[in-house]
Amino acid sequence: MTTVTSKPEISVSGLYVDSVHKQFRLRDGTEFTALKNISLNLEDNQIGVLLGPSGCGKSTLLRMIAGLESIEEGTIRLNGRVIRGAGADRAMVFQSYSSFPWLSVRDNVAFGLKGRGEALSLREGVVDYYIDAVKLTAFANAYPHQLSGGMQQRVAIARTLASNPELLLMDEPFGALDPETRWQMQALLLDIVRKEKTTVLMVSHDIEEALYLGDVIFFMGTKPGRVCDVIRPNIERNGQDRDALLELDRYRELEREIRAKMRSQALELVA
Ligand SMILES: Nc1ncnc2c1ncn2[C@@H]1O[C@H](COP(=O)(O)OP(=O)(O)OP(=O)(O)O)[C@@H](O)[C@H]1O
Repeated sequence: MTTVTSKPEISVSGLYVDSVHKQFRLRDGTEFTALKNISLNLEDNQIGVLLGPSGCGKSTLLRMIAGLESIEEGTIRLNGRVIRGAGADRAMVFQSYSSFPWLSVRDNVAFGLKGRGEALSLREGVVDYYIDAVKLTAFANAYPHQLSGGMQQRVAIARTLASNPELLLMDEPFGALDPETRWQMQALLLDIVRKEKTTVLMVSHDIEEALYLGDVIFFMGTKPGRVCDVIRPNIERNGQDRDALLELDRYRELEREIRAKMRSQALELVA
């Protein structure tokens, strides 16, 4: 593990968060510091995980990167450009399945492309490709209410990937799924992201998910929200059976370390 003592080097490609602070004004007029001096760098084609206890500011940071929350202090750059509000270069997948209920799977996935005015033939090819990637070809004409939670989340992932974002942001995308479906979805995401060479930043408070998916884990602490550690698991996942992966010494050692950090953060919260 690397204790964060200095800012990461600026790289032109990828995501670069530099000295970001976030304060909220509460109802009684007092200011609450949700994020303090956040600096991090996520390289292209990597999966980054924001991991930390409840309330440490994971979703707030993700929303700032998405442009859904204002940035008053600090700078966020994506591939060299300063982020100022929402943009087509970023797409977000939420925990709740955010498909359009009145559109079929096919039309949901096509939605992002229509907005960009792609030619029809090209659009159809892209839509079919992503429906296939999330293994929903047999359900292309079904409507969201006819699908399970996991399938609906696959629609949301296909729709965001089809819009070809430079950065895919995911806020606990599998949090509402049962463990078995969650594992399947994680494996599917890993597979798609490797093939598509997508850059992903996701929020999780699940250590196993972070270690399974993350090329880099930004471990966050509370009071105020900050990045405490940058962890690069360096676990060889290619072709690894999941259960075998969980038995690796490296995996178990990291899991133990992170669990201890989680516990000490939880103690600070109640102190
Ligand atoms: N609009 C807001 N106004 C005031 N406080 C807010 C606002 N949004 C978030 N907060 C506070 O900022 C802190 C960080 O919230 P955030 O949702 O980002 O945490 P989190 O790490 O994602 O938590 P969880 O894992 O429980 O979802 C919390 O204390 C929360 O109450």
